[in-house]
Amino acid sequence: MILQIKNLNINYEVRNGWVSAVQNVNLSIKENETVGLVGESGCGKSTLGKSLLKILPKNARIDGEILFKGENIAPYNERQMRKIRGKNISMIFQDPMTSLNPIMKVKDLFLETIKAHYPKIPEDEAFKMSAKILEEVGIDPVRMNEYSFQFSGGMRQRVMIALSLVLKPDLVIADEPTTSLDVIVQAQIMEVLKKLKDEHNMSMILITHDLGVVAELADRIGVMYAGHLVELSTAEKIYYEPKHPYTQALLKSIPNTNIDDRELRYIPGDLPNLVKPPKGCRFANRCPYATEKCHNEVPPDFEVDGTRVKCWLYEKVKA
Ligand SMILES: Nc1ncnc2c1ncn2[C@@H]1O[C@H](COP(=O)(O)OP(=O)(O)OP(=O)(O)O)[C@@H](O)[C@H]1O
Repeated sequence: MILQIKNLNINYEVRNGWVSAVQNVNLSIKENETVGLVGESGCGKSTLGKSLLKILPKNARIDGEILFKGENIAPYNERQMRKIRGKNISMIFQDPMTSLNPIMKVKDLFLETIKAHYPKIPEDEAFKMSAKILEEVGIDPVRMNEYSFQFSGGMRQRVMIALSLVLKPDLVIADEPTTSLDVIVQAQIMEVLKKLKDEHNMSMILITHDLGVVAELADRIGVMYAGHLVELSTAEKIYYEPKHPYTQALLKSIPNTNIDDRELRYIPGDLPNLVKPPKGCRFANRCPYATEKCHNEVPPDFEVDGTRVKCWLYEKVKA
């Protein structure tokens, strides 16, 4: 196992209390495995992703264990985390425009990243490493002399990917890597990620609100709702045998261009207030099958048919 997340709870302190952004999440990721984390905006996907690198804002409190290659990094301080970030675990952000320093040439961005971990590396060797990975993401290394603002959105995201992978991390967290791009460029970037993931033998957590985006890439998919990981299974099972009523609703909400099913495209109701989260299942107020028990008790994780599902409907179903 490259990563084991155990009983992870993340709360943000706000003026009127604490936002329960992630509650009791358990998730393991194997070597060379890609796990997609999906769910609508505000469900806690980014909070979970950022907690693995400890880049959460100051008002966040993390409880639980984050075992990276068996070692609990949850209590690590900033100095210890700096040794891991980029080299062992790295992150591809949503918007490369804000995450790539525009006043630095691309080659200096690489140099800075590489030198942070290998301060004595000769510059020509660092440039060789950078050129190789840039080629792999489809960018002519000559462009290292340019500034990131001189690149198109898709090309900038390729630079970002190359920068995240130059030190060959074991685990990459890609947080909505294609959201700001148009559909064609999105597909190209997903292709690049797919190719690199296989060639570099890395594990990946792919965070997205779009179930369609993870289809090609993810071995397993975790569905999040209001801070809970409500379903976890292989990509096939999530698509063809979704168990949790929220996953079912999410699948129906994927726009289908063949049929006019507009009424299926959204899930009625809102995410609950996470400062005062519901007592029971967090999806109960939007769930067509909710019973009194659902409103009153948080369901445990049930194992059904190789799928993990957090829903009382499966209480009596044999695994
Ligand atoms: N700095 C913060 N302070 C207080 N609450 C926060 C903070 N950041 C996020 N939250 C809250 O935590 C919850 C989870 O947010 P998070 O950004 O992780 O969700 P998400 O699924 O990644 O959504 P998005 O795709 O919109 O980023 C939300 O209720 C959000 O309002």
